[in-house]
This record gives sequence, C-alpha cells and structure tokens, in this order.
Amino acid sequence: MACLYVGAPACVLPLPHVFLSSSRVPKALGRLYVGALATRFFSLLTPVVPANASSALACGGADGAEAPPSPAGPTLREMCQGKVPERVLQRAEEMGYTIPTDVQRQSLPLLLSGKDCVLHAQTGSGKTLAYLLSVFSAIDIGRSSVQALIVVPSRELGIQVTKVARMLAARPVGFEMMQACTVMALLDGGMLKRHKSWLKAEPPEIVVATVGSLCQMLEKHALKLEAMRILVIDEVDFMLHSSKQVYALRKLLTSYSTIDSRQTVLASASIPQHNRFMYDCVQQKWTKNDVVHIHVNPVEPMPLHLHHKYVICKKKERLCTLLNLLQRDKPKSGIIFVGEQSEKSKRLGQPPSTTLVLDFLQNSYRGNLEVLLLDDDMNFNARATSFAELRQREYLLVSTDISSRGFDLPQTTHIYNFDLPRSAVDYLHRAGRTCRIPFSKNTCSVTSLITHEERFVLQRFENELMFECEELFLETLTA
Ligand SMILES: Nc1ncnc2c1ncn2[C@@H]1O[C@H](COP(=O)(O)OP(=O)(O)OP(=O)(O)O)[C@@H](O)[C@H]1O
Repeated sequence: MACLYVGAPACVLPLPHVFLSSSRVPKALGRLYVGALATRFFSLLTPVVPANASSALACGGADGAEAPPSPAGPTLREMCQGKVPERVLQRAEEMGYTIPTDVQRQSLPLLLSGKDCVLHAQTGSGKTLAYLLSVFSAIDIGRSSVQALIVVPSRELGIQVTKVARMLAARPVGFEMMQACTVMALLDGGMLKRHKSWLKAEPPEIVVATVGSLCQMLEKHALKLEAMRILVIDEVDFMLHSSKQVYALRKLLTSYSTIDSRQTVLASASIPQHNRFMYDCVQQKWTKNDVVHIHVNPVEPMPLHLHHKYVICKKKERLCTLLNLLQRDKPKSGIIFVGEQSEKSKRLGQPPSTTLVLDFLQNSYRGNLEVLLLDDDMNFNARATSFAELRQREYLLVSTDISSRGFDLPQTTHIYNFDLPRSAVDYLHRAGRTCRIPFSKNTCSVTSLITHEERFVLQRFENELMFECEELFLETLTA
C-alpha cells in the first residue's frame, strides 16, 4: 500500500494512498474559510510545495511513471506513444485532441502503466479522454471479447461516452484495412434483446453500460467478464451513494470480477471525504492496495473564470426574475435547473416545477433559443429526442439534476438555479455544465434565484466550495 503525501503535514501520513496535486499555486489560498473540512485544509497545503509532485510520482510506486511535465510539456501523442495504438492516437488528433489538459497530463503516466486510479478533477477537465485512452491501451483490438467496461449513471451520459469512444475507435485514414474495434452501449431504455444476441454472436471489445442494463445482462449470463482487463466507473461518488445502484455496483466490483485481473479506474469531480473513500477502496477490495488518488487542483474545485451570482426575490417573483435575467444575459445556450417534484405534490396531482417553468418560458421568452425539457419522469423516447436536439441547436434547457452529471454541452454559457441544489456537491456539478472548453478563459456564469432565508444555504455552499457569489439586485434587472 502506497503511503506518501505531497506537502501534507505528518499527521496525515498513515492514510492509504498517494496524493498528487496540481503544481499551480492557487489564488484561492487567501480564501480559506473557517469551517471548511479538515481534509480540505490539508489539501490546501499541498500545492505550496509543487516541486514535490514529481517525487510523489517517483517514490509512490508508480511503475515507470514520470514526473508531471510543465505546462509546455509533451503532447498527448508523446505521452501515449507506445502504449495507445497508433490508429487511436491518429483519431484523437483528427478529433482535435493534441495538447493534454491538466488531468490528462497528471493521470496518463499512471493510467497507462496499469495502475488503479481515482481520477478526481474539476468538471469539464477532460477525465473522459484520460480514461478512454487507458481503455484503448489495455485492450487488444480485434480480440472478440469484452475487455473494457465503462459504467455510467445515466443513459444520456452513456450515449455521450459511447460517442467519444466510437470516434476514437473508428479507423483513421490509412488504417482502413485494419480490424474494427467495437463499442456497445448497454443503456437503460435500449433494446436489450438485440444486445443479448450481439453479445453472444460477436462480443464487442468495449461496453458502456448503465447499472440497470448491465445487471440484467450479467444475471442472464449474456455478458461475461472473464476477459475484462479494465473497469471504469464514471461519477463514482454518485453511483456509490445511490441506493438503487450501490448493491449492484459493489457486486460488480467484488463478485463479477476481481481486482487482480483488472485495472480499476474510478472518476468524478467530487469525492466527498476522499481520504475515507480511498481507504474504503482498499478495504472493500474495489481496487488494489496501491491505488493512486489523482487529485488535480484541489483548492479550485470549480473553474476560476466561472462567475457566481445570486438574486434575492420572493418565490412568486421567480419566473419573472428568470425572464429578466435571460433578457439581460442573452446566453449563447443555458440550462435552468429546477428541483425534483416532491412525492406529496405528485400525490396531489400538481404539475412538476419543470413543466411550470417550461410553459412560462414557451409563452413569455422572446429570444431565439429553443426551450427544451429534460426530466427524470419523461419516457426514454422523449428524453432521447430532447437530448438529440440539444446537440443540434442553441437552447434553453429546463432540467432537473438529471443533466447535472457528466453532460458535455460546451456551448452552455449560463446556468440558472431556479431552485437551489440540495448540496454543495450538487451545486458543483450543476455549475460544471458550463466552462467546458479546455484552455478557454471565456467567462461563464451561474446565477441562483433565492429567497432571503436561502441566502444562508448558498453561503454554506460558498464556504464549502470556496467561491464567492455576487449579489444582483432585483431593481437593476427590471430597470
Ligand atoms: N486534450 C483536450 N484538448 C481539447 N479538448 C479536450 C481535451 N480533453 C477533453 N477535451 C474536451 O473537454 C470537454 C470536457 O471533457 P470531459 O467531458 O471529459 O470532462 P469531465 O472531466 O469528464 O467532466 P465532468 O466531471 O463534468 O464529467 C469535452 O468537450 C472534451 O471534448
């Protein structure tokens, strides 16, 4: 078990994982709030000694891993050469992936050396490409068996990950004669019967699955994981805290396959109590003992060029306030997050808040964006239609938190919290649906519509996530 910390005080040394952190000394250090968690405090200390980051890699047992390069370091190709098949590297370049992002720069040496990793980095930082490149390095293209499994929390995220994996798997110019690499999407609402026959006849190398569909296939013995070399669980904190998924996921991690036969990669922008999580990974045998925690930029859980604002208004004024904000901001595209309907309101036959906001905007919004809806209670076909439309036009999406995890819609410039999220982690993921163009410093914004009483809750999120919110005054919006 690797037990090395970079720049952390001696009192945390016995904890069971290697800790890597970004080498940037953050401006946010000056904003350490009283009341932040102790773990966060230790995280704050780490970037002060950036030079040690390389020694962490060297001493932490990362086989063959090299120190993280400087920002002007190697290209993605140079980092992956010899480990990731040439055809995939060529496809990555054709898709515009040439310079690694911070998380890719820090994680690829470890991922490509076969280490079990917990990828813990900002939303929109490029974790998907990092784990997909390691998937392609672990599998044997052309060997007809399921060698990589990527588990995702929602159908929409599954569609997105499958799309990127298929684009990387496609044969680039000059490789037309080579064996194709197949990627199967095993997602809720899909045609499982057809997939069952496909799995039997010609198993794909890579499967992207939601937990529900995956379990059905495993229980029916339609999917076999004996040849699985790499298991990725995306949005792992969400999955392991969802009562619906946790049992199946634990079984997948410990019964359907074992840590010795696979590389395990767990990814998320938020891993609450990460020291405890790393400990559990080893104790519960979800990962090998020398699992590495790659925690990029721990003091800046959200991009610095994200502008946070709030407006205080009465509940009954919120719809008009939202409209005023939209007219003032003129988003390129935006997402309006609305709380889920309560069981009580469902029982009373009331319409969900998403419908109220949607109807209001469809009647009152005069801008040129398409107003769309995505919510948990929609059937899979309606969800698929909305999701497809989002990719084709500029939009105002009214949504519950279903869109808050993993959705990659880079044209989103504005987020509105029509209802406050339930927790700081939910705030972080909602906010993370914007600022998703790596290396771009364009300012995007998150605006929360709150009552006087909710100011205290938002303040708590600010303390926990270390950001500052600017107040917008109602009078100035209507002026
Ligand atoms: N090296 C790169 N160069 C250019 N663009 C990149 C690179 N890596 C990733 N991207 C782009 O960055 C965007 C965000 O990446 P990705 O979806 O992997 O983020 P993430 O870290 O998984 O975020 P989240 O935690 O919200 O799921 C995507 O549009 C992706 O195409």
